[in-house]
Amino acid sequence: MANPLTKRTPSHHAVNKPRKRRRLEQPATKSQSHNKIAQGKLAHGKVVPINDLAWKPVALPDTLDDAEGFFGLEEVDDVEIMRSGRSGEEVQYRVVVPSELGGMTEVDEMEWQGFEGGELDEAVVKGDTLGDGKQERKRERKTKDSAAQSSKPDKNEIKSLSNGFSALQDLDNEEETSEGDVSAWLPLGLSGHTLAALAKLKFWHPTSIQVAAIPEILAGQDVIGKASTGSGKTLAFGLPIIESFVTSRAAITGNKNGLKYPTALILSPTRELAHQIGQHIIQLCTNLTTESPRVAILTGGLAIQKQERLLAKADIVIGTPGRLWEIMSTVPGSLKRLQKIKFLVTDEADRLLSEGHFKEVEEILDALDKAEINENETESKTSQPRQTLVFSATFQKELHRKLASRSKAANNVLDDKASLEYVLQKLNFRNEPKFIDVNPVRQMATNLREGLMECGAMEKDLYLYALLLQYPKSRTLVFTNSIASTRRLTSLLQNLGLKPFVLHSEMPQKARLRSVERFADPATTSSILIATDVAARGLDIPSVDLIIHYHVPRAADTYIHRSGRTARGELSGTSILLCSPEETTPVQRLISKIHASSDQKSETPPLCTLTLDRSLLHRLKPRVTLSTSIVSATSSKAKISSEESWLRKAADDLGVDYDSSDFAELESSAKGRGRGKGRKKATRNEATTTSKQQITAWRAELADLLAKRVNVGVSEKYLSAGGVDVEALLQEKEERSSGNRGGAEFLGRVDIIRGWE
Ligand SMILES: Nc1ncnc2c1ncn2[C@@H]1O[C@H](COP(=O)(O)OP(=O)(O)OP(=O)(O)O)[C@@H](O)[C@H]1O
Repeated sequence: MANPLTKRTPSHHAVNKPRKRRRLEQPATKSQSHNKIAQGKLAHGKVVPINDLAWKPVALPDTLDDAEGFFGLEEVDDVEIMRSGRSGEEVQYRVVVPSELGGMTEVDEMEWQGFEGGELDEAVVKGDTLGDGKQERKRERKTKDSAAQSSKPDKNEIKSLSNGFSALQDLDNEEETSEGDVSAWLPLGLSGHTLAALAKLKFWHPTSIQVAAIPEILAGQDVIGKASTGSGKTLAFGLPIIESFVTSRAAITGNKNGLKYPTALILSPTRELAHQIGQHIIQLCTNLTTESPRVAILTGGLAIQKQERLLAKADIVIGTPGRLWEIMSTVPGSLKRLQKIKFLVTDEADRLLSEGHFKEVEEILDALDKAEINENETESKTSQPRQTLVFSATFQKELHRKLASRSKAANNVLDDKASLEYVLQKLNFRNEPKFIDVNPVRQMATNLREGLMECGAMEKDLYLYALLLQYPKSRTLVFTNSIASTRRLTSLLQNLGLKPFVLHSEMPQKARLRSVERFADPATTSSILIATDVAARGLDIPSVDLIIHYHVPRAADTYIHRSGRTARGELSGTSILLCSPEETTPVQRLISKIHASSDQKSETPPLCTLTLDRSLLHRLKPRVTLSTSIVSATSSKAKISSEESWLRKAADDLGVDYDSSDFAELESSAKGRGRGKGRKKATRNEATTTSKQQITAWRAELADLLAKRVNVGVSEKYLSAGGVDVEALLQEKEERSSGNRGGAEFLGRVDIIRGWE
């Protein structure tokens, strides 16, 4: 007896009540899968790669109308899908051999309560990013014919479509079917394919920006869309692009030579965001019930040759301006292909269009606008004009205006009218763009809690450490204004026993992507990322709990975007600014301007003034002081050693002997006339005089301090009041009695922060 691919709902369902099962009609090829089983390739209980499963075509019904569009799909029986990781990202496929072949019986299966920590889930189609072949294979499994499915379904059709899709995946659970209603999307005019993909992602309702923008884009309108961070802007432009691909595949197929042109070009200001947009679109396309578009992501830092190959076949191109222009301007034929796009999207548009970043974007736009039509491409003359879509949470002009300056108000976030004028100047729209602002009064995410903590300029390290200890089980993103600071803070916190990841633009691209991936790892709830503003825009990392602005942001839009990395969608989050006394007033002024138009005037102030428990800071200070000394001694040493190796090489080139003292003198007399001579000399002296033994001694002293508990209140004994996490204390005692040293970390939530309303 075959066990159809099953969906197990969260474990409490499966454990408490036996699940009803629905069997798919047995297709003719059942014997093939049994052969594989008999040969031991699919032995019961074996975990196998998805491509090795016994895939077989779904039998077609007698009349094609009954198929509800699901032609050419493949299905698989006798497999359990195990999901692990916090959000179930890791998927494994375990073979369940039918009973007649000696495998698990239906009764066995109903009693089996699953893998610990894992979940069974549905999976009929599979896919991956373009380029590794898997997406190609998936495309083959899907129908080549979309014509019959492109008409817009009504509500009843959608229900049956949903049901048809569910049936293929054995989504036979009543709770699931009632929840799996995507009818809220119907007024937007999307096709059944797209709706089925949304259902697979469990996106039951469109967000406000999606409601407002999608119908306009589908109607051929140019759109400028403004909506707060985390509100689903990517799909607001992504869905119409996918929809256009799905419903008019034939129309966009290229010239008579069979050449295909991309449907859309999406410009992103940062590499990470480009990859994220790509993944987001691929995720949706993977669940389409028809041929899905091929996505090419073109960013710097990765091999250009591979990206050129991807571009040659791509249906949707996502890129950062630098790499895109490099390819467009050098690779023959690429510009011509991109000139045929139907959609041009600028995401984080105010950033892309701002002075200083605009040059390459301008070159790209100019090149796209040049109509190079030759006689072989007559269809270009009749094709629809390109639609321009512009999205951001903010529109502002003077990006680098200093926040801390005493000049009036760096509230450079534009109002609607100014936004429109600004973008109109920069972009060549084909028709009058529709300006959609779904949050005209509120710039910040609804569930965001904002705080400001004043501390001495030299105390920021200490405050940062204390805050990180206060939030031990959080995903925390720390923003600085310089690469040097991200590096220094990373070392400082590593010395203190924390494990921060780092992200800045001077890192190799693969390391950048790895940092984001590890920080976002769903297997852990606690992680720290120290980043420059390269992470401020667009990054959609699930469940970031806390944003710490170690340096105050340089502009209002940066504050909005940094803070927008938390409290995304329905989630809540916290943002804390660390301000020196001179920074406090301008920052407060700035934040109140950002909130000035907010409709929440009568409620609590938008920005709470926070303080930290002084006695705790006092106890933590020796740790931070030691760590700071180690960082400055080791980084000065490293700097001197790299300078010396440069000088040694220069001496070699000149054919003279290298003598470090001669060069030090020469260097100091050359540099010595300027300001800072004394400081530089002192640093060099300090670095050279800080012996290795001294650094080792500091490290030992710090390790000693870290091994001791930090008490949090008035008593040297552990407190039973004041918000101490008693459970954590007890656990700590257990660890100690079992020989585990423990105690290196600050324990639990202790409410050392005062001031939240
Ligand atoms: N209709 C929907 N239902 C549920 N989740 C959605 C929906 N649309 C988008 N999302 C999810 O919401 C999250 C935020 O979306 P997205 O990254 O597009 O936000 P954004 O508005 O572009 O934010 P930012 O301005 O910070 O770039 C993503 O994880 C996305 O998958």
